[in-house]
Amino acid sequence: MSQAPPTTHDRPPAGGRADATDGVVRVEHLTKTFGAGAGAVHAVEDLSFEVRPGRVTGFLGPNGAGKTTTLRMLLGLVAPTSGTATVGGLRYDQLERPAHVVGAALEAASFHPGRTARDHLRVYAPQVGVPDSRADEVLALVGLSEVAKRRVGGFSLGMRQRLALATTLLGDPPVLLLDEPANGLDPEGIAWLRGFLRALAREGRTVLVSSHVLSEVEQTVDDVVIIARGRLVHASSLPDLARLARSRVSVVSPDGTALDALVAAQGWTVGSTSRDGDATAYELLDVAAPQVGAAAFAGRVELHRLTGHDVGLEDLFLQLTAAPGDASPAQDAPPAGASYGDAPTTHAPQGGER
Ligand SMILES: Nc1ncnc2c1ncn2[C@@H]1O[C@H](COP(=O)(O)OP(=O)(O)OP(=O)(O)O)[C@@H](O)[C@H]1O
Repeated sequence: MSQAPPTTHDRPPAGGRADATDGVVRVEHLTKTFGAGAGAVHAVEDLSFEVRPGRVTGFLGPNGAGKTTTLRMLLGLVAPTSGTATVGGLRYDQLERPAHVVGAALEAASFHPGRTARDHLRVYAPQVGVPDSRADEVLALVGLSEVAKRRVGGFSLGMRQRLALATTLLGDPPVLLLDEPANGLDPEGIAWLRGFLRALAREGRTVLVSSHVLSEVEQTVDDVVIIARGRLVHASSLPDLARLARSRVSVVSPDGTALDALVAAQGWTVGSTSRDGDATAYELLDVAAPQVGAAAFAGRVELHRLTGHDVGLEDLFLQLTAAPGDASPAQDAPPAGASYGDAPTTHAPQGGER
């Protein structure tokens, strides 16, 4: 991770605290097309979502989905083709003291290998408008105090990630935008990062963390914004997403009337039903195949098919982000955007620039 904002956009120190901001990150009809004509790349297309303070939000999508481009537009590093990306209602270039509003760490680390961790931060401190002593404060926050005087060239990837985080925190910003911060971390590093991000959110900060793997952030995030091919495919709280990943059973009986009675008597949740003459097929939710089989056997209901499916969160994520026509590893999962429960699913808007 390298830190984007302090280098090019900061104004001289002005004193006082951060710009007034409600900490809401808002992306509205954001579109970015690189190039033109046949070779144009539609990196982001008509993307809208909101990220709230006091929560960790996972910004998820497969490689090339448009996550980094979106973050770069939020940071004023890439100009949108159309639409807006704002923090607290302001574009990045409208922020008076951006490093006191948004801390960002993008892409792979790039530190001067000969500098110590403390010196690295002291180079940025004046640009952010904070005293040198802030360097030691942020090193302590990320647990690097003991290596403050060591050269960054000898740092492990995990230590570099911590140093990148420390840099984003120099200006004590209420909003953090972190691009794949868990990349390359070992399990211990991931556990540390998880606790750290959760603590930042508990302080009331807005924390947006991108990842191409849901499982990597599953235990960290409160909300998810999932994109694929530049478009929104789902935005909700994590529990609402998890509700879509329910266990399901497909069952078919040649005696539809008997199966109807059994389903009603058992009170199973019905996902869908289809009929073909006397035969009836049910898709049942939140029930396991052995349970259905046992009840059918006890009720003397003849079955011609009984199949159970456990749709895990990761399977659901792959299903939601699969390209149309892709063989999905979760073929029996609900189709992208389908709501088998009451989870609020945001559909990618159709149309837009192409
Ligand atoms: N400067 C650029 N010029 C041309 N195409 C670009 C540029 N930046 C990004 N792209 C393309 O835009 C698309 C989205 O890329 P982006 O890096 O935003 O995706 P991502 O979701 O961050 O992927 P990853 O997880 O691999 O980082 C990709 O097809 C990428 O090749």
